[in-house]
Amino acid sequence: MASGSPELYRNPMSITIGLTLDAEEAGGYSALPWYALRKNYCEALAQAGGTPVCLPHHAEAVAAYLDLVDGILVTGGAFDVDPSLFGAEGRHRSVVLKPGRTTFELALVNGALERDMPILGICGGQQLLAVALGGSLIQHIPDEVPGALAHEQDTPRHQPAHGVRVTPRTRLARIVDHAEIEVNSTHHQAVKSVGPGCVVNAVAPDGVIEGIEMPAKRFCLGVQWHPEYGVSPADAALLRAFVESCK
Ligand SMILES: NCCCC(=O)O
Repeated sequence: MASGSPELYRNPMSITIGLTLDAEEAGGYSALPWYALRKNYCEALAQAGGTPVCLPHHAEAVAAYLDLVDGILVTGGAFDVDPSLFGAEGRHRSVVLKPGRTTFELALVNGALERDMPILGICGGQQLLAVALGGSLIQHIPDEVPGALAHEQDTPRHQPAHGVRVTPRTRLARIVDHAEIEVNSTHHQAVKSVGPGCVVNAVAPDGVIEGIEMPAKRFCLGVQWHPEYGVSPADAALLRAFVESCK
C-alpha cells in the first residue's frame, strides 16, 4: 500500500505516534525559526501501522501531548546533547547545541518513562534517550575512537554502511531475528556508557555502541542507525515492533 493512501489511516484502532522535530533558527525555508523533519520518518511509521503526529517544542504541552499519543519517536537531526547534561567537562568544537529542542525532548522522554509509554530513539534520538537514562556520549567519534569505521557514510542512506552485531537475548535480537544486520550510518557522536537498568543491544565492528534498550520498560529502545530508510528487512521489523508495542 502506498504511503499517503487513506487506507493506511482508516484503522479504528489507530495507533498515534508523536515524533519530535528538528529546529533551525533561520535560513533555507524561512528567515524566521522553523521546524524540520524528513518525510521518510512519517512514511515509514505509516507503513508500520502508526499514525504520525509531529510535536512542536512546547515543554508546557508535554502532558497534553502524552495524553494524545500512544508512543513517541525521538528523531535524529543536526544537533548534539549538551555535554554538561552527562557530566562531561568541556565541549568538543564540533558539538552543535539546540537547547530548546533538548529541553523539550528530555521533558517528553521523562514524561513517557513515567507513564511507561513506548519510546523509540533514532540516531540523535537514541543519544538523547541514553542521556535521559543516565548514560553518556562520545562527543566526536573520529577523535575518541581509534581505528573507527566511517560512521558518516558518503553513499546514499538507503544503502548499508556497515554491519552491527546484535546482542543475544535482547528485545532487539527477538525483533530482528538475526545475529548481525546491515545498517546505514550518519552520525559523529555515539553512546559511550549506559545508565542503570539500560543494556547495549547492538555494537559495530569498531566497538561503537549502536543500540540500547531498557528491559524493564514496555518498549524503550534506541538505535544509532536510521531504520526509516529501510536498508534491510530488520528496519521494517523494528518499526512494526515499536508500533505494535504502542497498542
Ligand atoms: N548528535 C546528533 C546526532 C547525529 C550525530 O551524531 O551526528
